Amino acid sequence: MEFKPRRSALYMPGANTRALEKARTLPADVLILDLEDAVAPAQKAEARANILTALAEGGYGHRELVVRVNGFDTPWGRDDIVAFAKAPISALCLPKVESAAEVSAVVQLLKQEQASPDLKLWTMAETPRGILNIDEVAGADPRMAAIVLGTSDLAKDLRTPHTPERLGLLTSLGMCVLAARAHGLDVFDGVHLDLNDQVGLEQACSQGVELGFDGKTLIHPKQIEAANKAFAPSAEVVERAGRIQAAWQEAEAAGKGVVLVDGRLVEALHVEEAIRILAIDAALQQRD
Ligand SMILES: CC(C)(COP(=O)(O)OP(=O)(O)OC[C@H]1O[C@@H](n2cnc3c(N)ncnc32)[C@H](O)[C@@H]1OP(=O)(O)O)[C@@H](O)C(=O)NCCC(=O)NCCSC(=O)C[C@H](O)C(=O)O
Ligand SMILES: [Mg+2]
Repeated sequence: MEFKPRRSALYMPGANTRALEKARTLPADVLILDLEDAVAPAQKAEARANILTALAEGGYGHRELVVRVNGFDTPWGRDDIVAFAKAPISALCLPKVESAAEVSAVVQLLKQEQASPDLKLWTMAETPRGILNIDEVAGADPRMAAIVLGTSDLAKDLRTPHTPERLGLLTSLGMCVLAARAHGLDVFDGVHLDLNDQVGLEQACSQGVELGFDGKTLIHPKQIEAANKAFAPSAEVVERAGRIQAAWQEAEAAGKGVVLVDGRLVEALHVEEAIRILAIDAALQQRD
């Protein structure tokens, strides 16, 4: 199994060519090239062309590229999917998904377009119905690779205010993490809207880590560092993971099924997590 660092996922409007250019130098793990809400209807076609040009020019290095298309039920959704079905990207991000049937319709279109099986789907969980159906959406198709929280749309629909504690969102956040883990997907927390609130951003990142998210979606380059720091395994965690793996190998060689590390019981499940942490750390070290 491949573990990719996905600490930070920066949205950038496809209509903003400066942002598409600047992204080549930014330390985000994922770039979400947006055709949906950040692009006005009159600019949709231009934004699509800008993104295709930027992808053809390349230069994004290790950054994972994802295109957020418009909803399938909008005038642009189908054409967006066709335009990017064979593009050099990791995934299409589908907004406001509420059912497995919506995922299947996109999968069918990708099949018609002979898209590579490596082109994955990320779905946005950002409506009450989408949250209630997140289990079926997450398990809809083998192309599914990640769930992305759309906390702006969701907060509006739930009529819950944006507060530091995010109490009104906690049930939805937890349900998405559960569904992601049940189906072996990654899961991204929503955006922090106040660009001048660095302390609040750091708190939201810590809360996201605690809730089990793999990374956070972002709207401005100045938010990347906080997410990269919070969602990376700390040096202490990596060091302990290394000791767990080594102790386990020794125990296995001696025919034992359990072992103690720092006086704490280690079983196969801890080793699994240690291997994931070491793989993420190795990928980050290689990048640096
Ligand atoms: C919010 C912004 C409009 C601010 O843009 P700007 O005024 O240009 O900011 P700065 O002058 O501070 O920018 C400094 C430099 O950084 C570049 N920049 C800014 N933002 C980005 C970006 N997102 N990606 C790449 N580069 C960026 C500027 O070009 C400046 O560069 P330089 O020329 O070298 O000085 C803007 O940040 C923005 O548009 N952000 C993205 C907004 C967006 O995508 N929103 C939609 C996604 S959020 C969402 O919908 C989530 C979900 O659906 C939900 O419901 O929750
Ligand atoms: Mg949204």
